[in-house]
Amino acid sequence: MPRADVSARRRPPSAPRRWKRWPSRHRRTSGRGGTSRSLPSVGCAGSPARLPRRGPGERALRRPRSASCSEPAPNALNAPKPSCTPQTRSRRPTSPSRRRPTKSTARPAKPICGGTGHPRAPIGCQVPPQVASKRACEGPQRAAGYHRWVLPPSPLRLVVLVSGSGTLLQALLDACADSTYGAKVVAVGADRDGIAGLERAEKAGIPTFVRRVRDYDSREEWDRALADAVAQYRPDWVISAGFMKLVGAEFLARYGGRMLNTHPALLPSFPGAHAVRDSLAHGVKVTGCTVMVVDEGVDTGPIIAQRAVDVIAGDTEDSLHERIKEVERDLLVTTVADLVAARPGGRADR
Ligand SMILES: Nc1nc2c(c(=O)[nH]1)N[C@@H](CN(C=O)c1ccc(C(=O)N[C@@H](CCC(=O)O)C(=O)O)cc1)CN2
Ligand SMILES: NCC(=O)N[C@@H]1O[C@H](COP(=O)([O-])[O-])[C@@H](O)[C@H]1O
Repeated sequence: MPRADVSARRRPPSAPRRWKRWPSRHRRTSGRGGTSRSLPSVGCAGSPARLPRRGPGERALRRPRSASCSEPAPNALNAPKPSCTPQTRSRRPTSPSRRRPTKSTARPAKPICGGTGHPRAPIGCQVPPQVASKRACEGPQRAAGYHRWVLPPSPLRLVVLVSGSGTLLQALLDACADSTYGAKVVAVGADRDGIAGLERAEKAGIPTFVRRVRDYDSREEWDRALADAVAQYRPDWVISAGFMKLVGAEFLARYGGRMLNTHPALLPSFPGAHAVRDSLAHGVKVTGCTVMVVDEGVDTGPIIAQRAVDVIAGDTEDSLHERIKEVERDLLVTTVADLVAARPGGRADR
């Protein structure tokens, strides 16, 4: 029988083919305009690993995109193992996983500590030394003879709710196409059929669902059905991006505190479904957009970020709304990047 490629056979299906660097170009930098407040530290719905801090000079590497937040945190036993990098060591040690399993080696062999550049980086294992935590060989892991590897968390899972043209959704989809962004849209939901927002999702290969109020006996039943549909996709955050329905108690019992809404006015001024029209009617000279956390009121939740937009003489509702949306798209993408950074194990936590 011809010998199959051993390295390919050994790599689990979810293992990355190559490791990627961590920094994202979407992180908020000072002077980009707008104001924001610190985000609630809400992480994965599953069991996000709180990863060890990196030591100076160590690089963090990305976990495979396919891994979901509800999967167990990688550890020495289940972490994907890229092969050794020979230039980092003078003598290539016998890798435990290269040995033929016998009764005595069927359990993972204990890696040996020290000697690969970093004083406490493991050798005798298959993870490149720069991946190893400074604390890799300390504490209970050391006592147990196992190491913890520094791997970044899975992308933040987003379910986006839309009711219209979906240009805010598109901005998120475009941002998520960059693997360094740290979030991915796992589903798009709507309260109506036949909208461009759903088409955008389908074009991007994202699953969609529609829950129309009129198909349910009561608003409460619709609310529960919407929450159930969202739950199928196990989101870390729900993003209301032009979603024109108020969600109720059942929905908020499940997603309160982790549902963002973006609104085309500077809240608390002009809440509701017709913010741009109301702002113009009031004669404001400056308006803008707000990203906030949804609560049981109408646009009353905690404000996360805002940006201002000038009203120009002769503006119509459409012209002003279009200029607001240009700013709003960037504000939403930046705010989601902040969510990524704020979660346990996210960039700001490292
Ligand atoms: N419980 C909440 N749900 C939602 C909020 C919120 O703050 N609390 N924000 C909205 C989005 N939104 C403005 O940002 C908004 C959307 C819709 C309405 C509204 O009055 N909707 C009516 C229907 C109006 C229509 O279809 O034209 C309704 O729900 O019956 C107000 C504010 C996301 N959900
Ligand atoms: N009160 C909710 C509300 O007015 N939402 C607004 O609908 C627009 C959606 O644009 P899009 O469909 O092009 O993404 C956005 O301006 C959003 O703030």
